[in-house]
Amino acid sequence: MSRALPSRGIYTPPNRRRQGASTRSVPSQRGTDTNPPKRVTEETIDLLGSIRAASTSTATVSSPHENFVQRPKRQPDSPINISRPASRPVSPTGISQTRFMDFVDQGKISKSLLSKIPYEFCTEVQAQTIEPILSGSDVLARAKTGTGKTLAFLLPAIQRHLLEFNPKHGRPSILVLSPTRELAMQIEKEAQRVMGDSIWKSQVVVGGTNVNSEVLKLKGRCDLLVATPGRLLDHLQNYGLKFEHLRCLVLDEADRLLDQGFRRDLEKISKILSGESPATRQALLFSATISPDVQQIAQLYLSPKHAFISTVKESDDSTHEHVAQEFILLETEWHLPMLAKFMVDSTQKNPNTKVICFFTTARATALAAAALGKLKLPLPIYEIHSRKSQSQRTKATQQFTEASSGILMSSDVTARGIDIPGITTVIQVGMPMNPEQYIHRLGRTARAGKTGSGLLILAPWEQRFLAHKDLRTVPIKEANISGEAMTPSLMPWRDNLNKAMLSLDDKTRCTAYQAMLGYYSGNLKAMGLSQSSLTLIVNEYAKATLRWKLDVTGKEGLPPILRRTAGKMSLSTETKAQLNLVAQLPFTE
Ligand SMILES: Nc1ncnc2c1ncn2[C@@H]1O[C@H](COP(=O)(O)OP(=O)(O)OP(=O)(O)O)[C@@H](O)[C@H]1O
Repeated sequence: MSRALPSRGIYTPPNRRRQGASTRSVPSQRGTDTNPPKRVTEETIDLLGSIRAASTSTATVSSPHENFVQRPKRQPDSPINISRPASRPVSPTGISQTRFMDFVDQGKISKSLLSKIPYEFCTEVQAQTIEPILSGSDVLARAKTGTGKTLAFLLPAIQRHLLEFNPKHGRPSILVLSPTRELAMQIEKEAQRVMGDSIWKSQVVVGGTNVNSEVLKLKGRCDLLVATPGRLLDHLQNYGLKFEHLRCLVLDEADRLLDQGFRRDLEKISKILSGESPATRQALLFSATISPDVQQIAQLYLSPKHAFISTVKESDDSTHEHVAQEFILLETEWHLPMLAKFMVDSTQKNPNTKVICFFTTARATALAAAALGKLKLPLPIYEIHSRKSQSQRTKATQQFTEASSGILMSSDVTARGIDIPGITTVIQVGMPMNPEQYIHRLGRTARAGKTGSGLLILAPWEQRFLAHKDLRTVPIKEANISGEAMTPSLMPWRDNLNKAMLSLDDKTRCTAYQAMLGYYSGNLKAMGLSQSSLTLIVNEYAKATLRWKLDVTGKEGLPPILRRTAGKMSLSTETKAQLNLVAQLPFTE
């Protein structure tokens, strides 16, 4: 705990704080059992209290907007840019003055569809996108998280391509792509609700489920299909799915779908679709974050005359003003103890505490759920990540959605689009992959005008993330309590967690260690770390957090890593020498 951490209690403008935060840090000496942190203060007792206090005080400090950096202006040849109409003021919750009924009165939306909408007023993004979509324009839309983008594309697409065009064939007229299975299922559920008991039918195809039963279902009526890219490609290439009648393609979370992870699948899908469906197909791309790079790639999917609709002002950031966002710098070994304490303290204050806690990897999520699950904590723990079967994932989502309180330990599978009611806080443990991911994860709270808070827990060696240029406009401020001041109150929790760690199986701890090395070695530049300093950090994590064979010293005391796995991480020979490389693991992965 030797690092000097920024001072508490004094408000520092975000830009200055971040300059401080950007200072490259050297991994500090971890506190050990024999070397506990020295100071105990009263403030250590209650982090959530400090978060709340900070959230109320935000209104009294100078506007964070004064630190906003101007975004580049639109290029003269870019598409039609629809800005917020000055005559229609918008409430701070993002609800516009446009009524859904206004569209019915103008004969643009049918009464039968209106009866399925449980709201009187459109959100801002709905007010601005419904009309261009109804008129057939391609649309690229950016609006903050939780502002009703799903209905903004579903409602006009269903009106135009199903109710008005009235196709008789029963094959997909609308295709919606989503980057995650959970989001795909959620969108399809919403589509089903909007279509009600009409003749129009929706279906969903996602990975991790039985493909043959999907094939069978697709033989029935399907006017609107929601899919994840990999499974859709499987249906197109191997199971004869055809899109001869496709009239509308929607990319939800478009920037994620167009980034490296999905780009190849998307290109293949697009190639197959362009050979099959009419050239006049409408394209709708929606997301809360659309960087200039993505906007560039998006042109491939959009007509040159598409409408670019952004309800986020150029000087604004992509998060909500009413979400208090804080970060705390805390050595890794204290992260889980802090979560345990957080769960106890916050439940005492609010029995309906409902938290999503994001981790860097699926293995880190599994480890946290297993270790915290060993403690007697007042909040039920749910767990979701890619190492769970799809039926376990669906069950966890459903149970957490229905629960009035609880904590969902999650990897990024629920980072985007997932709409779970009543989330009071989003906690992010460890550096998110990029600022966009931070924004989308945070967006799981404070949806549809509700309030919420966000807490980012970083190790000191991850603090460079806070200096990322794309976070410049995001008003995340340091928690009122420093990590150093907090650690004494976490000691009892760490003792309990140490015991819990020792009772976990080798596989859970070992794979968390491997995953940590894999995740951070792919992000060295972002942290300003060398491979060998990262290896020291990860090895320290094995000892201080995972309690890996503490009685054994040296290389043999480290969790084993498959030589093959280390090979994929492009580690130097020097780095590999710091690891315990093996040809075979003592358990099956
Ligand atoms: N007009 C409206 N008035 C009030 N609430 C609405 C309205 N339209 C949608 N909602 C509700 O707002 C919540 C968020 O909607 P939705 O999931 O579509 O947001 P989103 O913008 O797609 O979020 P994300 O960026 O996280 O994907 C949902 O619970 C939805 O039912």
